[in-house]
Amino acid sequence: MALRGVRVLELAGLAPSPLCGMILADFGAQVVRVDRCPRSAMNADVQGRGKRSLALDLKQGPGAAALRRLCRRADVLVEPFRHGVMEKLGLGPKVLLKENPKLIYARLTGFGQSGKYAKSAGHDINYLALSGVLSKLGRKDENPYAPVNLLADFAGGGVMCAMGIIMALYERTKSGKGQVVDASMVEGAAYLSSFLWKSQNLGLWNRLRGENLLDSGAPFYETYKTLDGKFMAVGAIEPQFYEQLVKGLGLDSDKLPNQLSFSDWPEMKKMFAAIFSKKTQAEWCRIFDGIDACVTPVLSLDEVALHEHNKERSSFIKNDQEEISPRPSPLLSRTPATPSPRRDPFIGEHTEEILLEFGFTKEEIAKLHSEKVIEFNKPKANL
Ligand SMILES: C[C@H](CCC[C@@H](C)[C@H]1CC[C@H]2[C@@H]3[C@H](O)C[C@@H]4C[C@H](O)CC[C@]4(C)[C@H]3C[C@H](O)[C@]12C)C(=O)SCCNC(=O)CCNC(=O)[C@H](O)C(C)(C)COP(=O)(O)OP(=O)(O)OC[C@H]1O[C@@H](n2cnc3c(N)ncnc32)[C@H](O)[C@@H]1OP(=O)(O)O
Repeated sequence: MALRGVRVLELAGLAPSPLCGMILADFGAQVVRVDRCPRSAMNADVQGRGKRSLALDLKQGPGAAALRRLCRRADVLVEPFRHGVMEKLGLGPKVLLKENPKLIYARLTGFGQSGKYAKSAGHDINYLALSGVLSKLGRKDENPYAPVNLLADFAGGGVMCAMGIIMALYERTKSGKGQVVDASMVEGAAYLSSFLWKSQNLGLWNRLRGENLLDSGAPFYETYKTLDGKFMAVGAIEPQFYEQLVKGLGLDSDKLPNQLSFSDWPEMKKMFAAIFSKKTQAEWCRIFDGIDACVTPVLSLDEVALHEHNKERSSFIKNDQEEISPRPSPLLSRTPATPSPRRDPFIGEHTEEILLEFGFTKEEIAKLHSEKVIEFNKPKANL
């Protein structure tokens, strides 16, 4: 796998850093999640695939010292706390990079390492708001709307941070040096949406929110409810695809207003909606599958793995607990990701084996354990 041999320490965080760590693990890195100690009753990381867990109390001196020692042998550290937390623990980049100049120190935060909000709490919706992107999302006459926590947390945060880490790893092969990756979700979300900025001169966004081509303004870029309460997604932008859409709906384009007549869009939408509501999703699929109208069913999470196209590509996988999830993407032809089929780790499940691997002696481990700096959590064998 592409990242085989890369040693990652991921300090446990909320949603974005676990995704970052899971991407690295899926593509072959050895990822150790450093969980809090004393551990909470439940494991909040649902993206722990392929990781091992070490429960370590960083607030105790010997705990922070243990992390420093682990970092001396690691390639990457991912930390998800607001600016200043790591410095307060004596684990800031100055300290750790001095001890291991090859370390890639990735800081995945909402607001970045500097600026007025660097020490403020926040969540996806706040980062998206500050990036400008949220102002563009939502339907006409409605408040801006954050689409789950996908854009800032995961796309602008977890994925961007993983990309930064991989670039830093590549650069290190030439310079031999590590560096700090300052991944701010505000900036990640903004960067991700560069198209919004770069396309402003094309007139794509001249109208109010929800009245433009790609923001639910256009009748040919919309979702429509079907007879059975499901939905179809329509993305027929180019005239040749639009023509196929119109045909599939049983309409005659000569009798319709011009595709780009903005003032007719609201009425066109009503017309399309009325037509879509007359057939079931399966019936619409039979009409649109195989023609280039850019019309697809809106599938639920329960349905995606069963869809013929996704089945043919094995786009969704099952782990040994029979849980379905998306296969890592993209597909690399020679060295594809091979995601672990095992369940996510329990907090502290691998504490001892990880410390041994990183050079701690049995005696040192026993001392840390007796001082309650680390915890073990061996799952009971199924008898
Ligand atoms: C919209 C999303 C958030 C969605 C999250 C949901 C997925 C989860 C939210 C609630 C969860 C549920 C809930 O917890 C109840 C159940 C619990 C159960 O265990 C599991 C099931 C649950 C139902 C659970 C399920 C899900 O997990 C939830 C529904 C986001 O936007 S996420 C993005 C958030 N932002 C960032 O990550 C940016 C950077 N980080 C921050 O800004 C802050 O960390 C943040 C997020 C604002 C939190 O601030 P907080 O004050 O709590 O932390 P920090 O200031 O960063 O400091 C961390 C302190 O912890 C100490 N520490 C860290 N590691 C250790 C350690 N190993 N040992 C000891 N101490 C440690 C560290 O020293 C800091 O201490 P101080 O505060 O004293 O300095």
